[in-house]
Parts: sequence; structure tokens; C-alpha cells
Amino acid sequence: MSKKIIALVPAAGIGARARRPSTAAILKPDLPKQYELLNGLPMLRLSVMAMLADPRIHQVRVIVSPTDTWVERALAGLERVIWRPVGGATRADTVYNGLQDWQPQEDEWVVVHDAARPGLPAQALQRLIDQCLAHNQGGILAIPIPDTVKRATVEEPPRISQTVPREALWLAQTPQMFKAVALQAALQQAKEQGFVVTDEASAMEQQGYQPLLVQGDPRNFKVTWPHDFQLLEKWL
Ligand SMILES: Nc1ccn([C@@H]2O[C@H](COP(=O)(O)OP(=O)(O)OP(=O)(O)O)[C@@H](O)[C@H]2O)c(=O)n1
Ligand SMILES: C[C@](O)(CO)[C@H](O)COP(=O)(O)O
Repeated sequence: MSKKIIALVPAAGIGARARRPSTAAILKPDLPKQYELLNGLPMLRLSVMAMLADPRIHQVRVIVSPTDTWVERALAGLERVIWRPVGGATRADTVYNGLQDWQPQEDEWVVVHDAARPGLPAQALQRLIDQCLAHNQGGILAIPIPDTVKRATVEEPPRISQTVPREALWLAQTPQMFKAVALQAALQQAKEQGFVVTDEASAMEQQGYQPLLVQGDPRNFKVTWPHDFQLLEKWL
């Protein structure tokens, strides 16, 4: 029997690094980046649609801030999608709260995908799900580091202290797919032990798991800085 796969989209951030000194930002100073329009559609809607592209995704659960006033409009008309106002102070809290709210069963999978990665190609999501199901193991999309890597000193201006071998280094993306109950337990442990986790895999690593690295895609970059909006519109 096929296992249930639920997508969880953390969308409770404020996008502080992406604030643009534009007219739109002056008119809507509080608008989080996931609601900015890209080619006419809210970024969150595009990220959710990227999840819906795989028919194996049973439902998309979007986790927003309790004070969010934009989500209903941004997701209007999409089927297989619900939103829950249980976002937390950090991304890890948002994902953990979303899992607590869902209360997954054993054998159910969760695919966590940033609202800020609307450029995810359908083939990349398909690769991740195929690999995790084939190996019955959690995994993430990631890309091998393409450039020479330098370690910096802490002075201003920073200087190079070392060239770091990059052969085994990958840049983590989302989606990240895990057995939902195991991820819930791992995030709870991380919280209790005060570990800072910036992605799901790092919580699982702390529990001794070695998640799969599945080839990601450069178009799936995270919209973080003001100039990323334009770059992404070109890709889309
Ligand atoms: N408390 C938080 C913080 C972040 N996120 C989500 O996590 C994803 C990746 O985070 P990031 O790009 O860092 O978003 P922000 O925290 O919004 O950005 P910034 O750090 O620039 O404020 C985004 O979809 C964001 O909405 C979340 O759900 N809850
Ligand atoms: C989950 C993530 O997108 C993987 O690259 C990333 O860790 C989010 O990190 P940020 O610290 O919120 O930018």
C-alpha cells in the first residue's frame, strides 16, 4: 500500500533580509517576503503549487504566523491545501508546531518545503520522493558546492584564513523528506537540548541518522536578499 505523504510549508517568517527600498515596500512595510508577487502571483502560492505538482503529495499544510492576515487570499482556490496559524519564533519552531498540530501517524512521510523557494522544478521534487521511498530513508535536496571555498577571518575587512576542501560539501535546499513521527521526535529533542537547527536534516543528524543527499537544482534557491526577486522572476 502506498504511504501517505504530506507537505508542510513553513511560512511564518518576516523576510527581514529581503526588504526592498521600493514603493511596494513603503506602501506595505509589514508584508512578509512570501506574499510578494512574482510575475503576478504570491511567492507562497508558487511554492505550494510546486508541491502540488507531484500527485503523491496527499495534502499541503501551510504554517503561518498567528497574526497572519494574507494567507487566505494568497492560497484562494487551491485544492489539497490547508493553512494553520501555529507558526513559531524560529523556522524550527514553526515546523515543530506544524507537526504537533497535524499529529502524524507512524509510516506517514512529511516533505518540508520553504515558502521562500518558489522555483522548485517538478523533476527535483520527484527525484527526492523517488529516492526516499526507494531507500525507505529520509533525505534532502542539495547541490554540490561549485566554487572554491574560503574560510574568512573575523576582522573588517575580512581576509582569507584558509581554502577549504570542497569535495564533500553540499548546499542544503528544501524540500526535505522524513518519516513525520521521527522528525517530530528529533525536533522535540533539539528543542529540549537547546540545539539550534536551521533545517530538518540537522535535527535528524543529531539523532544519528544520515539523510540521503539528492541532487537539487540551482533554480530552487531561497529568496533571501532584495535582488533575489528579480532573479527568480527571470527563472520563472
Ligand atoms: N519563525 C519562522 C522563520 C522562518 N520561517 C520560514 O522559513 C523559511 C525559510 O526562512 P528564511 O528564508 O530565513 O525566512 P525569514 O525568516 O522570513 O527571513 P529573514 O531571516 O530574512 O527574516 C521561509 O519560508 C520562512 O517563512 C517560518 O516559517 N517561521
Ligand atoms: C532550510 C534551509 O532553507 C536549507 O538551506 C535553510 O537552512 C534555512 O535557513 P535560514 O537560516 O532561515 O536562512
